[in-house]
Amino acid sequence: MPTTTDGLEDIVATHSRICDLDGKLGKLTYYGVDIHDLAQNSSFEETAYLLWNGVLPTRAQLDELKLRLQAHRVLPEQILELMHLLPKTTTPMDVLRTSVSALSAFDGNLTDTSPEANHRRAERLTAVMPTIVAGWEQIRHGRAPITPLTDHDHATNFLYMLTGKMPDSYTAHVLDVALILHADHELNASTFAARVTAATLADMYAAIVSAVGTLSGPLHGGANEQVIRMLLRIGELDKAETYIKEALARKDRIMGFGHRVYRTEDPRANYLREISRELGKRTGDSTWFDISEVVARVVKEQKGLYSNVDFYSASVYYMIGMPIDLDTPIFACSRVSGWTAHVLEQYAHNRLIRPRAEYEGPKNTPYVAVDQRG
Ligand SMILES: CC(=O)SCCNC(=O)CCNC(=O)[C@H](O)C(C)(C)COP(=O)(O)OP(=O)(O)OC[C@H]1O[C@@H](n2cnc3c(N)ncnc32)[C@H](O)[C@@H]1OP(=O)(O)O
Ligand SMILES: O=C([O-])CC(=O)C(=O)O
Repeated sequence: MPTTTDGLEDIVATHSRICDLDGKLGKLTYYGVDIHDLAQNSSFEETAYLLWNGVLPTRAQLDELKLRLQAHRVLPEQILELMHLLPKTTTPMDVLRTSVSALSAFDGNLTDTSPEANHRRAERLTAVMPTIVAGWEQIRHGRAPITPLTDHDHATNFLYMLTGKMPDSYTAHVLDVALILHADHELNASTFAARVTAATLADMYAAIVSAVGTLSGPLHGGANEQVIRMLLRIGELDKAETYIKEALARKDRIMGFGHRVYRTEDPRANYLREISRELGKRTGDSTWFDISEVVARVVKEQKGLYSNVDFYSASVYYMIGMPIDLDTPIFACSRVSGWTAHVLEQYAHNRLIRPRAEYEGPKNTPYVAVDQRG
């Protein structure tokens, strides 16, 4: 039987200045700036600057960062060739993990482990990950990857590379806000994985490969894809209540609900719920929002659980036309800003992360020669 220690629940494993999370109050800040202020006023680029530098940028610093991110969107040709060699059925998260790993070969100078070089890597990885995700979307459908724009913001360019069309300003705003809301979340599993890898003084690519792999699981970032699959299975509003009650009676986990830290509503879910509601109105089809609302009510009534960031983001991404299996890669394209911020912090104050396990196995087991084993 797992115990709370198995999941390191409430164990303080490091010190960090980046993200403050109050699970009782449902309050989330990045370097003290409230997530609501960021969602309402900031951009993904500005939020990433905050995570990497600890302060909001001046106008000039923000403009310079945007130019650097735009310049680093292009993928090495060899990575695109590598992606062409993968079976078309490879999941986008596996393609992302593999491509990030391969990017280390094109770093130019991996021996430079200065803070400045790692800061540049953080920017480059954040700039290029959408190009990988969008490139795979084209390649797996037999189309040529779309060359990134060099003069638009991160969210607009991401949508353009995914669809080949310039998005309308509201859709670009929706993705931008979603990217802000997902950017960091203290010592979540993928960030912890990145920090454990970085703490061995492995390079930043290795740390981000660990993080992408960790995010992919359905108990973490992979839940958003499972949420929309569930909403589609439910299909009609009047089936939602029964579907959830039956699932709970079978002791199924309802994806997009529950959280290790929040004991109240996740402030990001609240924000995404309003975007989902608005998208329902704008598209003239509120089915996915309406079903989500019933699911949320029933899970709260039956289990006392609140929705997390993965719940309403699922219907939001669906309504802006995202292919379902890109939900978690989109999350990764945001969270890479937080992962890299934590890796920079880990390198700056490093100590190997190596906890202990309480041994529960047999003792004094005799070694029996192979031919004498029964
Ligand atoms: C970006 C993110 O990573 S946000 C989280 C995304 N993940 C999901 O949405 C997956 C669904 N949620 C879950 O599985 C969990 O709530 C987690 C993994 C997020 C957190 O779980 P933990 O803090 O480890 O709680 P734990 O797994 O111990 O569950 C405690 C109890 O609540 C129940 N529970 C927790 N979440 C759910 C859920 N979503 N649906 C149904 N029951 C749940 C468990 O079955 C367990 O019940 P029991 O005590 O009767 O066995
Ligand atoms: O913090 C966690 O455990 C999960 C996570 O990444 C998030 O909620 O954004």
